Order: sequence, then C-alpha cells, then structure tokens
Amino acid sequence: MSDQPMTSVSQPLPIVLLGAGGHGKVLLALLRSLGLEVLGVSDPQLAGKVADWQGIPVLGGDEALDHLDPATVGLVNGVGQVVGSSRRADIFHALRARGFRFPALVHPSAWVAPDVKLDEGVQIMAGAVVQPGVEIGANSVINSRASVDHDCIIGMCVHVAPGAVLCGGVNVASGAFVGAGATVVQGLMLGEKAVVGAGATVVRDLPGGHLIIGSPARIQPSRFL
Ligand SMILES: CC(=O)SCCNC(=O)CCNC(=O)[C@H](O)C(C)(C)COP(=O)(O)OP(=O)(O)OC[C@H]1O[C@@H](n2cnc3c(N)ncnc32)[C@H](O)[C@@H]1OP(=O)(O)O
Repeated sequence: MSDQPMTSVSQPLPIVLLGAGGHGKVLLALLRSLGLEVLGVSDPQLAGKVADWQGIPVLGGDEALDHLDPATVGLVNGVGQVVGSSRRADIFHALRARGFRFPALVHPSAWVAPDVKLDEGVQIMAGAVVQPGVEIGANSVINSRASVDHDCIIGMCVHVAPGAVLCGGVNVASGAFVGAGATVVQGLMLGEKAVVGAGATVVRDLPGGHLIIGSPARIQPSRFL
C-alpha cells in the first residue's frame, strides 16, 4: 500500500468513467462535486445506442479504451461490487495491467482522518466516516454513510455497503462484502471473499468464503444492573 493516497488532488487528470449503471451514476455525481473533468463513459450496454449519458459522452464499449493513452487519463471504476460477481475486480486488474491509473476518490461530505492510507482506486462515498489508523486496499468501496472505525485494515476489492459499520480494529480480507446496514464488532476478522448479509450483526470471526446473515440478538436478563 502506498504511503501517499493517489487522490484527485495529486492526480488531476481528466477522467473516463467505466460503467453506466447505478454505481457509475453515483460516481459521476462524486466526480462533479470534486470539479473533475469527465471525458465520458465507456459501457458496452450503451455503445452504439446513445451518444450521451447523464450529460457526458458515451465513448463506446470496452474498445473505447484502446484509443486512450494511460498517461493522459485516469479511470474510475463505475462497476458496482455485487455478491457473487468478480466483474468489478476483473476490470480493475485488467486495466491496471495495461498501465491505466485509478485515482482514489473521497466525496467532499465524507470524513477521512488525515493518517488514513487509501490505495489506488479506493472510493469513499458521500457521508462515510473513516477514522484514524485505517488502511484501505485498492479498488475497495466504502459506500454511502458507511462507518469504518479506528485501525481497521481493509484489503483489496472489498465493498462496505451503505450504512454498514465496522467497529475499531476490524480486519477485512480481499474480496469481502459487508452488506448494507451490517455491524461488525471490534477486533474481528472477515476472511477472503466472506459475505456479511445486509443488516447482520457479526460478533465472531467469519472465515473466508463464508456467508453470515441475521442478527444474534437474544433477549435475556441483564448482568449490568
Ligand atoms: C448502493 C447499493 O445498492 S450497494 C448494494 C448493497 N446491497 C446489499 O448490501 C445486499 C447484500 N445481500 C444480501 O443481504 C443477500 O440477501 C445475501 C447475499 C445475504 C443472500 O442472497 P441470496 O443467497 O440471493 O438470498 P435469497 O434472497 O435467495 O434468500 C435466501 C433466504 O435468506 C434470507 N435472507 C436473505 N438475505 C438476508 C439477510 N440479509 N438477512 C437475513 N435473512 C436474509 C431470505 O429471506 C431467504 O429466506 P427464506 O428461504 O426463509 O425465504
């Protein structure tokens, strides 16, 4: 992980957005809120059908990138990370191997502590909170209003979905997915490609490749009175 975040400030190249779905739409709003120049969007679903999407040019499908010089544009991965699909990660790795760069992006309404380490292509969406000591690996998304508390270590290609809460010192391995509104209590480990279902309350480590859903909430006499 690089020491210096490759933010929109350190790399103000014009941007090409990859993917015109829901995540792409939210990212376009983020890019505009940062005042970055957006050259257009590439999306195979729109290529040859429409010339304009959300007020920016449709550059074509995947082949549109063949005409771009990796030294002169930054890419933003607008493909959302959904459970069971590696498409977002595949696109990042393939284009990174071709020399394209992905700036890390932080929405102006997010709070990110000054010492947080953001690797390439990290996306911190509106209203998110990322506290001191956190490290976030390449191509990961901290989605709208999610909270990542102190000293969490998050691997590559992780999605912390809207409103999810990682308490302090949680370790999330690459490719894991933390569903919307889920809570992971402090100090736990989520293994590679682990999936936490929306709304779950996680109170034990979750091994890689496993899914957890539901909440362990149980009513019982209090021992704190
Ligand atoms: C900006 C954005 O939109 S980002 C996207 C954010 N999205 C999310 O966070 C969604 C996360 N995904 C989930 O929570 C999914 O429901 C998963 C991955 C946990 C399970 O998905 P699937 O395997 O397709 O589950 P499916 O819908 O078939 O449901 C299977 C059963 O599990 C239950 N179930 C599914 N998800 C949950 C959940 N999160 N919590 C509790 N129970 C659940 C269903 O009710 C169903 O129960 P039933 O068999 O008694 O009817």
